[in-house]
Amino acid sequence: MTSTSKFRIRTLNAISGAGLSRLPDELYEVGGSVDDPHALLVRSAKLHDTPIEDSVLAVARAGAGTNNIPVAELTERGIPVFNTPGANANAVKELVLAGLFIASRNLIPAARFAHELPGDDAEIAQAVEAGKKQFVGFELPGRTLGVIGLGAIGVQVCNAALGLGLNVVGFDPGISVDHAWHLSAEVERASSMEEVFSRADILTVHVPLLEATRGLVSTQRIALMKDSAVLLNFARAEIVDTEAVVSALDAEALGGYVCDFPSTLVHKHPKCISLPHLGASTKEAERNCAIMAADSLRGFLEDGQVHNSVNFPEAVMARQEGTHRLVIVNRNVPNMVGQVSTIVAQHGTNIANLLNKSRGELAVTLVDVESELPPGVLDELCGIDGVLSARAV
Ligand SMILES: NC(=O)C1=CN([C@@H]2O[C@H](COP(=O)(O)OP(=O)(O)OC[C@H]3O[C@@H](n4cnc5c(N)ncnc54)[C@H](O)[C@@H]3O)[C@@H](O)[C@H]2O)C=CC1
Ligand SMILES: O=C(O)C(=O)COP(=O)(O)O
Repeated sequence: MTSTSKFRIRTLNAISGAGLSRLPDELYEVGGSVDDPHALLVRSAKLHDTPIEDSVLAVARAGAGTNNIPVAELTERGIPVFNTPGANANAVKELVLAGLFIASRNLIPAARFAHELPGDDAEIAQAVEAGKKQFVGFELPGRTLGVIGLGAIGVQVCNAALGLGLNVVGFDPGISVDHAWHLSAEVERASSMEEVFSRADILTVHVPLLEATRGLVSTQRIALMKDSAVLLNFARAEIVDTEAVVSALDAEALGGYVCDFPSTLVHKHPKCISLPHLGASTKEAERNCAIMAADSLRGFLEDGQVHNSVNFPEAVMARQEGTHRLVIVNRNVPNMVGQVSTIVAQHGTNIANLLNKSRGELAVTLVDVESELPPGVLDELCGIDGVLSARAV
């Protein structure tokens, strides 16, 4: 980028200033009304129905879930989507623990009762004694917490719950080595999802919203749960069949539902508590997510580096003084590197360093050359069948 042409980033949600300050004014124009953006930076803004301009090179989600982003369509267009793994996991874990206590001690109706007590202090004291028995709760030690999804959040919830004296049984057929490493050995790994549903006194879900997880908490699985069990959902509304939950609550076949997603079905139900999607709303998480997302965008826009992408391969190559970098996004088909190197060689320069990484149908090729190439070379590279984009950075 020259001093007159900056990278333009359009923000579609309020992004923590700590992250925005990673995008220096001399290189970046950032804001909600930026035209022809090179990148979009969002939290939960839904992008499915928003046209994404051809100028967009990358999309970053300052957060974990990318179900608000049309990832498949962007992959097809050769546009990377970044998220911020683990950056808000502690914030969500803390709210899940709050959810446990809210449910086990009936805290929301109890606080509402206390708040609405009429009369003077003596009358209030009397009403407290008369009324508090309706809020008798239960203690956590010795009870079983079931955790579906042992990723960044699930692992932290498991480990914290052990500290509260809960027995913890978890299920995740795809747990990563990194997360497994952090999971306490005291967490029992169930052999099936159904086992977790039937054993849990409290069940919490921490999976992404995918076609495979939509409605994961279904009528059939709720039927396996204890009548007194409490369900916690701080993942996504659509992972739970809310109508099935409400039916089970009404039939006294489920004890309670605490979630982070208000809806007409849950927000008036006496056995449901919903919070306004607060899982990641701490100063610390907002900061962590914004910094990671901004850094990923910088890395890709300025150097073609790919770090923390949900659809692109990890591609990180240090830059060497005096070299010029080409960033090529291509379909993962044979002989791409051969064709790219031939074009570069035809322009009489040597390749100083080259990285080619693939993931699924896509690949990223970073080529550092010893002398600057004429602009026309990018058109030649784009002309290779299977190349989706080529730029010099
Ligand atoms: N309420 C809020 O504000 C927040 C909600 N979230 C939600 O929580 C989700 C999880 O977040 P992280 O733990 O950071 O993600 P993560 O990617 O670290 O972990 C997700 C885990 O779910 C597992 N999984 C996927 N499908 C599964 C299945 N069918 N059964 C069992 N396990 C399955 C994966 O193997 C992975 O280990 C996010 O995708 C997002 O939807 C995340 C952050 C904040
Ligand atoms: O990180 C996630 O997946 C979240 O759900 C957080 O959403 P938010 O950034 O608070 O709108």
